[in-house]
Amino acid sequence: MAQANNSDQPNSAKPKRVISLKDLWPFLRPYRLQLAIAFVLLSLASATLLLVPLAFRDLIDVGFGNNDATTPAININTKFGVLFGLAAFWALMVASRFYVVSWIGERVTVDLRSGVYARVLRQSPQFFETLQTGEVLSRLTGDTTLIQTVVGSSASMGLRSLFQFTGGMIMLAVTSFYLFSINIGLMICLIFPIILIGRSVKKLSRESQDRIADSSAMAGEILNAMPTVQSNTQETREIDRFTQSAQLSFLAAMRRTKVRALLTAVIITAVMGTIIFVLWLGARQVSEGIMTGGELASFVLYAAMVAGSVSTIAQVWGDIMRAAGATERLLELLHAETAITDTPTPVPLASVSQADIQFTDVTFYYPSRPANPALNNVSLHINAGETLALVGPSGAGKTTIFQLLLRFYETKSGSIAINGQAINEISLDDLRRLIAIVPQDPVIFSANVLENIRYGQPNATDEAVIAAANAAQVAPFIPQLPDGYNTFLGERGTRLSGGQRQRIAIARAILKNAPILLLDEATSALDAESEILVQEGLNAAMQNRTTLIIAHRLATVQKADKIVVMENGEVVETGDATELRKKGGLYARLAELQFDS
Ligand SMILES: Nc1ncnc2c1ncn2[C@@H]1O[C@H](COP(=O)(O)OP(=O)(O)OP(=O)(O)O)[C@@H](O)[C@H]1O
Repeated sequence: MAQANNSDQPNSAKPKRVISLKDLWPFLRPYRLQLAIAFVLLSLASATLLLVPLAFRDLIDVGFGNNDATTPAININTKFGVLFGLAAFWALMVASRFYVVSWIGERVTVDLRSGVYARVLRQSPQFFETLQTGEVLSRLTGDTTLIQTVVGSSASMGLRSLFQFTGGMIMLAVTSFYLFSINIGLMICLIFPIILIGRSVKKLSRESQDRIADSSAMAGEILNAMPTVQSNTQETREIDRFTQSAQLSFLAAMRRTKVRALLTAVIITAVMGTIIFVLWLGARQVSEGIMTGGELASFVLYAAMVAGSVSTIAQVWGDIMRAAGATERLLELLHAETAITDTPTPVPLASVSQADIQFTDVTFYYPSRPANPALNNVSLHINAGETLALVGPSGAGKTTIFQLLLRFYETKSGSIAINGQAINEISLDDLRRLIAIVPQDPVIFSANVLENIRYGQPNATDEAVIAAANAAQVAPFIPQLPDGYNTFLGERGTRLSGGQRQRIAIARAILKNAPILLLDEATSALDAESEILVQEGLNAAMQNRTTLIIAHRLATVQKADKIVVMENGEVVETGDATELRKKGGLYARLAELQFDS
């Protein structure tokens, strides 16, 4: 049950692509103008800040250093006035940059989320067999938030520090080249350990995000299965499992934090050591009269600025490495190739009002079961407007027929054609528009009744929706709902009975008005009245449509124009109910066992 390595599965077959933050560029590109504005604001703010130590130097050397009582007070006032002006301008630049950069961060995150979501929604079912929904959600929220931090703040902090660092270095060189040379020598020694430790932060960060995603995936699965968990009294075990998984993510986060803590310690010690050492040299120079006090003061301010910027850069580097880990995980989703692709030259359908379906020698293996065919040389034909019932024991391959017709999977050999047109030559959208489906356990969305019925036809008028609801026998239970058709049905339609959910699904299929209807009859017993209502709904849905039914009820089977009996992925008998009964084969046995009881 443990999903520890789940996150590695989608890509496990492919060699790992080297992904870096530059893959984010396509998401930043549309905002080049905003980036340029942020850059200008950043440059202005940094340049202003670099002027401050100069103002201090003058204050000390000309203002305080000069004890001449004749120094006009106005001069000092002006200098302080200028200093305040600089500070105010700096504040304005910093605030504007903060605004613009945060805007870019938020925008890019939203785009990234939508991009990944759009990609995920187009994946074939095979993709979701290996990647849990909780995992996808964790990537969509957690990882994008990390990237937002980097794009929306760290990157600009880093860039500002880089500016400060460069400007500060130049000013240091100008102020005292001797002290500067010593400073730079020491700095170079610092860069390498920072880069090395930063790399391991990236690796550990990915690991930590993976563990968080594992917990989300587990919680997602369990929250979706609460009735099963509670009826089996497994709450304690599930809580333990989650706690263990959360503990693993804690440990992974701590491994990352340890390395970052080490990084911080290395940087602070090195930077402070450098400052103190250079200060010591400077102090000696002042006492020897080589430097003025003001020069040393401005040198110290520049050195502090450079040191501060180095420590920010180190911190930002850690963030960037974390975000690179997150980007990697997101881009895996963004670059995920779907197993089912649209043909580049789709053929338009000859007729979309009726459909004749032909399966010819179809053999198919589920990707996760390459050894056993789920369908073996299956051929079947349904004339336009006819009803074909699929009958057979559990695991015979009935649902697989539906999956292949909807092109959720690709056949291994043989062909499936609608109106003589192979389905892989039609566009996926065209194909799926031809098919309405009523599944065994229909999905009800957290919306009202009208919206739920309208799901496949979002533009349908209320009148059309209500007409479909009438035909599908939804109307009789509407008065029982508090707000009639506007009643909110709750997450996964938990506020409806099984029979009511089915009738909504039937109404949805009727409204879609597709020429093909796929019907997976519910095996669960409905009470007699519901059964009759559902059946009436189905009869309405089947009218003038080519219908394929996975049949579990005698009434349905008997009404079918043709029955195909399947076993172990093969068609074993074909005929109508009377013929097959007479034959005394699998159908006759199943009919005796299932339908007559
Ligand atoms: N996604 C999947 N991956 C791998 N194997 C699958 C998958 N779905 C179904 N199978 C296998 O394929 C075979 C046919 O399954 P299918 O769902 O078509 O049977 P069925 O006739 O519809 O059964 P039931 O009446 O119980 O729904 C079964 O052995 C099943 O275990």
